[in-house]
Amino acid sequence: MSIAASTPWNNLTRHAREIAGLHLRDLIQDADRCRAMTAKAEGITLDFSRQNATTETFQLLLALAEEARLRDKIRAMFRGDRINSTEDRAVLHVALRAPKGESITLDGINVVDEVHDVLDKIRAFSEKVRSGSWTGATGRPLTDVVSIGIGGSYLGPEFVHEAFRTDPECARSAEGRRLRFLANVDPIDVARNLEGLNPETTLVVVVSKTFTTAETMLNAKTLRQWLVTALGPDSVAKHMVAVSTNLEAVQAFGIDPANAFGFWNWVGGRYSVCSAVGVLPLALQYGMEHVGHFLDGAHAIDRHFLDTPTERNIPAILGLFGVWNSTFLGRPDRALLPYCQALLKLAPHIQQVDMESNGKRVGLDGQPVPFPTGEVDFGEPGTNGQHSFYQLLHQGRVVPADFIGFTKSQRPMDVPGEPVSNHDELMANFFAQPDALAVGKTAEEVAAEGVPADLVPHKVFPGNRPSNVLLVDGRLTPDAVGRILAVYEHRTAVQGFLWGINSFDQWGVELGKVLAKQVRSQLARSRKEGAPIEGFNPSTTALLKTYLGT
Ligand SMILES: O=P(O)(O)OC[C@H]1O[C@H](O)[C@H](O)[C@@H](O)[C@@H]1O
Repeated sequence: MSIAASTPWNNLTRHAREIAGLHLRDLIQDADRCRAMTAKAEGITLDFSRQNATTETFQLLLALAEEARLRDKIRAMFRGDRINSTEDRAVLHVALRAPKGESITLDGINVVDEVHDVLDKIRAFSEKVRSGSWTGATGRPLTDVVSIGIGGSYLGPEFVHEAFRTDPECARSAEGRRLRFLANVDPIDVARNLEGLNPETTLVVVVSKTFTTAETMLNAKTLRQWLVTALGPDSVAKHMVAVSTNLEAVQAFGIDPANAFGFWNWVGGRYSVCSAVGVLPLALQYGMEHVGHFLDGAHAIDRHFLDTPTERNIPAILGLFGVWNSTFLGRPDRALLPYCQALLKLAPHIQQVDMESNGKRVGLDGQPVPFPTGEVDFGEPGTNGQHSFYQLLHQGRVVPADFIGFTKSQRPMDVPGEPVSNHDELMANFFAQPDALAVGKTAEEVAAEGVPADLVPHKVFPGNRPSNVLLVDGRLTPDAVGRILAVYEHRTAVQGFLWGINSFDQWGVELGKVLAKQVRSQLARSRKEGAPIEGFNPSTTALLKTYLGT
């Protein structure tokens, strides 16, 4: 039976109509409601009192979680059940950050031991590179790293790199080193990456779970050629290493298996940043100690997620209100608004985590789900977003938003004579925006300010726009990066569990790849043999003719 036919679901549908007339302007005045709609754990305060919801809504959502057997599904994931049923795989990214000595058994093997074997190998290798004892083909230390990968083999590592970059301790550890990411198959991305790099001092890390992704393979060949042209064919052994689950393909490419760092098919690409995918490039740049704190932070949220009852469980609450907003209130979008410049790549990363996971049309049973799943995630750091798309958030469509802020800055600054510190200035905006969205401004209030009657409607803010506020204790440390990552990974899983879909496959990206193959072989034949364009619809045929100039 679809969850949409259950009593808790129907109760929520009815309840959404019943409370449609309530306004956040009034709801947020209730101190008891505010207390009931705040959760604190692992240094994170989640205030969800600005949701279009009452405490009864929350209770009804908790009943939905019961109906969907949310706690059982979370336990099944942590246990290593093959919950990715369409690929017959376990979903065990939580094992990637489990401490040494813990045990998660899959097919008779303790995967935590395997994880730590790879972490130890990364520690040893990254220390050799960082200390200069591992040198390039001409005997020079390798100070620069280009990490080649796309999708899950890129977005998470770049997000964490950007988040670490301005942390004072991480910055000290990274002195004299550079880390870059080459993702797009666009040759412009190659050119940008290689700007100012010397092959003699560059290490290339090829990151690909499958080691078959077209973009990554072409970029890997492109950089192999760059190295070989400058340093000769033997340089590959010193200048190229790989991260993959497909170690045979790594070897076939010409990378020494001793310089390959493995992971496993129970790690989804978009959940792989805590595997060698993220750990290797990050350890090369910052050293293993900082990366260890990041893994510990993610693990702390894993424990919280597994052990805490739903009503106090931060990822679960975020997921429940995600479903409330998108499915019951019909709001298909969601903004991620970190008031922290170092989180500038949070939204692009969570975009993949969430949209690739939950953009599905059928349930686990293969039947079309009778409601839309997934949301359109986007975002920018505040305050930049305020001067860009917030206009629409305030007076256009209703877009549920998450505001993420910190009690301290990575880089505290004070300008003499200014009323507040630079971080307080940032945070003044952080606290103001959720209320502006929730409370709005009525026509009477606008008129009372002496605004001419014809301008009044233009200056009205309807308010009643929902948001979550996540306030993190302290500054954005590696540990906090890990906690934020895990909160959002698990939010996505919660929504998939509630909807009854498989959040861990991604068949929807395949069709485009197949069609690209057909275009690729047409381009090769037309360019090399002058072959006519065949087998495409009239529109694509005409476009290809224009492209080829034929
Ligand atoms: O790591 P790779 O095997 O190269 O895959 C890279 C990416 O490509 C695929 O198309 C998937 O949609 C992503 O989930 C994946 O992260």
